[in-house]
Amino acid sequence: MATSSPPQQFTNPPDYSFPHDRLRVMRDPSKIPIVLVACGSFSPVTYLHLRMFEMAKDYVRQNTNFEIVGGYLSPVSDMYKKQGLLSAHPSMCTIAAEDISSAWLMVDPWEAFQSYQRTAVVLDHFDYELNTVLGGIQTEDGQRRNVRVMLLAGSDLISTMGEPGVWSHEDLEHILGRYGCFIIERAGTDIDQATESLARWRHNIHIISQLIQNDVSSTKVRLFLRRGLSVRYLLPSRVVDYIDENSLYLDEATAAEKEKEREQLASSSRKKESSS
Ligand SMILES: Nc1ncnc2c1ncn2[C@@H]1O[C@H](COP(=O)(O)OP(=O)(O)OP(=O)(O)O)[C@@H](O)[C@H]1O
Ligand SMILES: NC(=O)c1ccc[n+]([C@@H]2O[C@H](COP(=O)(O)O)[C@@H](O)[C@H]2O)c1
Repeated sequence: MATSSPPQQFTNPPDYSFPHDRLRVMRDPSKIPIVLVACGSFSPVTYLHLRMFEMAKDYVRQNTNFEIVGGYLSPVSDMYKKQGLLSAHPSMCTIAAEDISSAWLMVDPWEAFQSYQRTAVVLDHFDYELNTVLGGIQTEDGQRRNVRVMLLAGSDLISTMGEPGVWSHEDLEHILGRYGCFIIERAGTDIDQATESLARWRHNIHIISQLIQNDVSSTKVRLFLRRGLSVRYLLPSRVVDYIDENSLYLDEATAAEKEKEREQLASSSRKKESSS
């Protein structure tokens, strides 16, 4: 279980305040309160990014002794050099969270508005804000309890944890050993293969099957936008409007982006062929 003491001092971006208005009061004192944190580019944020939280909610209720008291999207910093991406993702994520009027989903801009921060450090930041600064979450009898931070990610992200040089062993120990994670199955990634090298943290890794297969990705949305195709109903309406109004994602793709699109489209058609 995560403790409340952070391993380092955190520097906040100017005018930053930690969003906590949608943190819920804990209802069942016999459970372990948790907060879910999804890290990513969210460029742009899709309904599947938001669905991850709902899938986790159902899984948690049916299979665990946890109680979710909040969820956060943490958009990565612009300094995370990923080809073809845009700045200002936090505003799109905030628009998305408002549009779906979720009672428990929030967007934390801490990561976005500063230099790149590793995911282990991002989880420490949440642990620090929730448990040290806020003093934990509120229970129905007016007490405060420490809350456990857990990573929420798709299986494609988790599969990178087995790739050499992407994550340090210390960070994996920190993320999976100390905090733990929920993994949403994603088309194109073999979940057994993705978690093979993470077996020592199996007790802290919860795998959530996608009962309705859906391989919407930000890469495909960007491709559609560049080709002038509609993306409505793949993203919250107000995010679609924001993209239209600001003429986003219309630039020609870089070579790396084109390669990624090609891979994703090939993987989707392989999947379609194997299921027919
Ligand atoms: N369709 C999906 N199913 C399951 N997980 C998803 C899905 N789309 C995104 N995710 C997860 O959401 C998190 C944030 O992802 P990210 O912002 O990289 O989105 P993405 O759609 O994978 O973007 P890109 O196509 O630009 O790589 C990651 O953990 C990713 O695995
Ligand atoms: N070592 C690390 O902490 C590490 C490595 C790879 C990706 N990530 C994070 O995963 C998220 C998604 O990254 P990609 O979009 O590259 O899959 C980002 O928030 C990124 O910061 C963290």
